[in-house]
Amino acid sequence: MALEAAFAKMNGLGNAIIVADMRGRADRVSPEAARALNADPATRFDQIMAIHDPRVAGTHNYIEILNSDGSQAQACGNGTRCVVQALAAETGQKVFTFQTVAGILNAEEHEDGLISVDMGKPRFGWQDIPLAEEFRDTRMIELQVGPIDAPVLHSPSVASMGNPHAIFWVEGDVSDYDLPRFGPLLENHPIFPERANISIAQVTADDALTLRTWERGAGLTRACGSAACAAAVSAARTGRTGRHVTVTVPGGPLDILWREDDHVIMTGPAEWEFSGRFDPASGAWERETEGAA
Ligand SMILES: N[C@@H](CCC[C@H](N)C(=O)O)C(=O)O
Repeated sequence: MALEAAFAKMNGLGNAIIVADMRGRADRVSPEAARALNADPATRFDQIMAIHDPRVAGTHNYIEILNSDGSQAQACGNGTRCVVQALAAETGQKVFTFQTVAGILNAEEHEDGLISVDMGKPRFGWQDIPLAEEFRDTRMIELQVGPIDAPVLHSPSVASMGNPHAIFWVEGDVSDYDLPRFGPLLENHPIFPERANISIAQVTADDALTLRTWERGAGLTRACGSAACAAAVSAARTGRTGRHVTVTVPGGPLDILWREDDHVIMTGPAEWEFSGRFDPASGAWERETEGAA
């Protein structure tokens, strides 16, 4: 069996990413391959970012995103930074335009190595999230977990960055909440017909919040870039913060700017770990380099 596609194991603030080079190929990374790669501790990941040849004029590549359960995702902020770093190292190019299911994304690697991604415009309509029933005000919807008379989490804001997010606001430390228990219940709640990424957020200043996320299709991760964007715009639209914030996730800080033109700009690092080759159909793989220094 030819392991004919290259990949790089990377991370974005600890969000485990596999960047798969599918350029020049007509096939796709299969959900079975994703689940097989995730089952191997050496290649366990949160998302696969599959780089394909461009499909529309004016873009460098089409990027397909798979979660570790094999489901397709529309957006992945941390993964997009990893793609930029990998392509910049290969080509010397610093500015990129990608097509994703969520739309056209522009991205740039800066001189200091940080990478900015224009994650596009947030969507707040209940049908855009999507929700299974109408909510006129998505800054706070009726959803809770825990005892009816004393809910543990309640009244989340919901937003889409091309993928669905619910953000529960808490006063205390986000690590004090049993997200591994509540996350899957909420991810699969019938109010979310496409499931949802579930975050707990604590506002710590007018320009800062901390965040912890149970990701749709991937579970508890050390960082979720699109969740950081969804939390930042939700904090601003509920009057909790301004439009330029630092969102600190377990893996570190992300800079999120909700521009006056409604675009959300996320800036943060990416890290290469090791490279290899794999079979996009089965997920069989072999390492080609040792790990990052
Ligand atoms: N970790 C990603 C989000 C990946 C997709 C998400 N799990 C979903 O299914 O929507 C990020 O950094 O945005």
